[in-house]
Amino acid sequence: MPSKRTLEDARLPPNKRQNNGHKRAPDMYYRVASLENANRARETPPVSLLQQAVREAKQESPSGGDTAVYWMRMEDMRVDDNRAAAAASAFALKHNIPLIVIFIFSPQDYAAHDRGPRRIDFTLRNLDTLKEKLDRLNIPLYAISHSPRKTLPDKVIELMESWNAKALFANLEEYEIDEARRDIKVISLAKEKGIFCDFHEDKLVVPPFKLSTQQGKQFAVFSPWCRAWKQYIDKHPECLVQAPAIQANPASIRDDKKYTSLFDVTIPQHLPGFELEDAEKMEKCWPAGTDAARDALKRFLTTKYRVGQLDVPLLNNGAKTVSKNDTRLGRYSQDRDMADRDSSSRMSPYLSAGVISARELIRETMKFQGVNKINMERDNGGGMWVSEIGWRDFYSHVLSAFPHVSMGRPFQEKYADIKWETDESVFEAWKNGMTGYPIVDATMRQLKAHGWVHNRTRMIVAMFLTKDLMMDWRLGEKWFMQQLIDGDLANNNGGWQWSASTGVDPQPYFRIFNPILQSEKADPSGDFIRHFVPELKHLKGKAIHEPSKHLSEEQFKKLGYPKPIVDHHEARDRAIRRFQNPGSL
Ligand SMILES: Cc1cc2nc3c(=O)[nH]c(=O)nc-3n(C[C@H](O)[C@H](O)[C@H](O)COP(=O)(O)OP(=O)(O)OC[C@H]3O[C@@H](n4cnc5c(N)ncnc54)[C@H](O)[C@@H]3O)c2cc1C
Repeated sequence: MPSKRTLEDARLPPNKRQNNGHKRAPDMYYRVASLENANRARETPPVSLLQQAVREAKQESPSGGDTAVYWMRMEDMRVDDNRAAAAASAFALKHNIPLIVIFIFSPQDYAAHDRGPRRIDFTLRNLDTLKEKLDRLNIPLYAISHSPRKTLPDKVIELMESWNAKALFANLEEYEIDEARRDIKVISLAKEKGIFCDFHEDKLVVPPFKLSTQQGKQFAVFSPWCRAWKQYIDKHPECLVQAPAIQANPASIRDDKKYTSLFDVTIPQHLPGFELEDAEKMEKCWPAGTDAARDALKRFLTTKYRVGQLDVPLLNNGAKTVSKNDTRLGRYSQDRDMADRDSSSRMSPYLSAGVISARELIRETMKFQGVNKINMERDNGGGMWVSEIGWRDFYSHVLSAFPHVSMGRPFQEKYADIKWETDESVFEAWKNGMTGYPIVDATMRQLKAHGWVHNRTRMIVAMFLTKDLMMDWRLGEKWFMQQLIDGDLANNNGGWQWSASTGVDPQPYFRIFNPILQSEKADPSGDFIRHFVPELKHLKGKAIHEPSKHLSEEQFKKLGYPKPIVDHHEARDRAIRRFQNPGSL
C-alpha cells in the first residue's frame, strides 16, 4: 500500500520534510513564527516604528538636488489622487528640477509573500499604462528588477546618488512587516547621505494607529471601530480630499544626457518565475489602468446588475443604465451576497494595486447619495458599500497593530494548537473544485479561471476548508494569495482568520456555514454553479445545490461528479469538538 500523503510537516520548507517517495508541492509549505518572535513584533509593531521614522524624517530641511524622485510601489499604482506623487511634483516645481518616477521589482519579496502570476502580471500591465501617461508629461518611469531583497534599500539610495537626487517621496502603502522594515532602513540610509525623505499615508482612508478604544487600545472588533472610523472622517474631511495633479517636466529633459536613457526603459512582459498561462484572458477580463477602474466604478454606480457575467470582461457590453435605486450600488444592500450576478463592484483588483484611490470611491458614492458627510447607514446601498470599504481599512489597521497575524499565527493565541487534518488529497480536491459540494467546487474553479471570486463565496469555501475539512487556514490563505488578482495580505489574512474563527471579530467557531443553505442563498438561479461545474449544467431546482441527495444513484453516477467528500453534519461536530478543546482530536 502506498503511504498516505499528509501535510503534517507543512510547517517545514519542502527540502526539509520527510520524503515518503512523493514529490512535495512547495505550496504545501507555510511559515509560522515562534511565539517569542511574534510577541516581539506585537510589542513594537514595525508600522508604528516606521510612522515615527517618517515623522522624524520630515523634520529635516530638504535641499533641492538635481532631481526629485517618487518611488512607486506595488500598491499605489496611479498618478491621479496620489499624495506622494503630488508632493514630489510640487517639490520639483518649487526647485525647478525634473521629477523621476522609479519602480523596483523585487521577485524575492513577491515569492516570500506568495504573490501569484496574476497579481504580478496586473502590476506589469498597470505599469505599462502609467509609463504612457507619464511619458506624455515628459516624466520617465524607470523600472528595474533587484535582488537580493535585503539590499533593496541600498539600491534606492544608490540610484538617488547617481542622479544627485536629494529628495525621495513615497507612499506608505504596504503595511507588512518586511516592507515596514525596508522603509525604515531606506529612511535611515537616506539620512546618512543627506537625502530628504517625505513619505505619505495614502493607501487607506484613515491611517493605522489613528483610532483607539476609550481605554487607548487598538480595536479588535469591527462595529465600534467602524463608528470611530466614521467620526474620524467627519472630523478630518481632509481624509477624502483629492491630491493635486502632477505637473509635466520641461520637454528639454528628454535631450538631457543624464535622463535620456531613462525614457528608453521598457516594462517587461513577465517576470521570470511569475509567467502567466492565461495572460491574454486576464488582460481582457481585468483591463489595466486608472481609466479602466473609473469606467468600472461608473458602471457600478449607474447600471443594473446582470445575472451571469461570470468569467467575462469587467467592462462587458450590454450593461443597462437605470435609475439610482436600481443600480448595482443602489441595490447593494439587497444583492451583494449573490454570486450568480455582478452585484458587487469588482473594484478589488484596482484597490489592491492602488490603481484608484479608496478616497475617490467614497467621494463618488457621496455624490451618488447627495450627501456631504459620509453616510454609512446599512439600509442603503451606498452606506453599506462604504462600510465594506471600511473593512479594507480595518484589516490594514489590524495588520499594523497586531503584526503577528501575518507571521502565521492566529490572532487568538488560544487556537494555536487546534488539530488540523493533514490528508493532502483532500486539500487537492478543495483546490481543484472536486469536493462534491457544488457551491464550493464552482467557487474554487472560478478562482482558477478568473483570479477573483465574490466575497460570500470566498467565505463559503474558506469556512468549508477550515471547518468541514478541518484543514489549516494557512494553506487556504496561501492558495488564495497565489491565485487572486486582488491578493492583499491584510484582507486575505483577515478573511481567512474570520472564517477559521481564529481572527479579530471572527465568526464564532460554533456558527458553521451549512454549504447547501449557503448555496441556495448565494446562487438562487443556479447559474453560477452551472457555469463553473459543467458536469451539473443540466440540473435544475434543488438538485443543483445537492445532486447526491436529489438524484437517484443511477442518475448521479452518470454526472461524472464526485460524491460529497465529507458529511457536513459529522464534520461540523468534529470542528466544534476541536475548537472547544484545542489540541485534542
Ligand atoms: C477568505 C477571504 C479572502 C479574501 N481575500 C482578499 C484579498 O486577498 N484581497 C481583497 O481585496 N479582498 C479579499 N477579501 C475580501 C473580499 O472578499 C473582497 O474584497 C471582495 O470580494 C472584492 O469584491 P468587490 O470588489 O466586488 O467588493 P465590493 O463588495 O464591491 O466591496 C468594495 C471594496 O471593499 C473592500 N472589501 C469588501 N469586502 C471586504 C472584506 N470582507 N474585507 C476587506 N475588504 C473588503 C474591497 O476593497 C472591495 O473591493 C477576502 C475575503 C475572504 C472571506
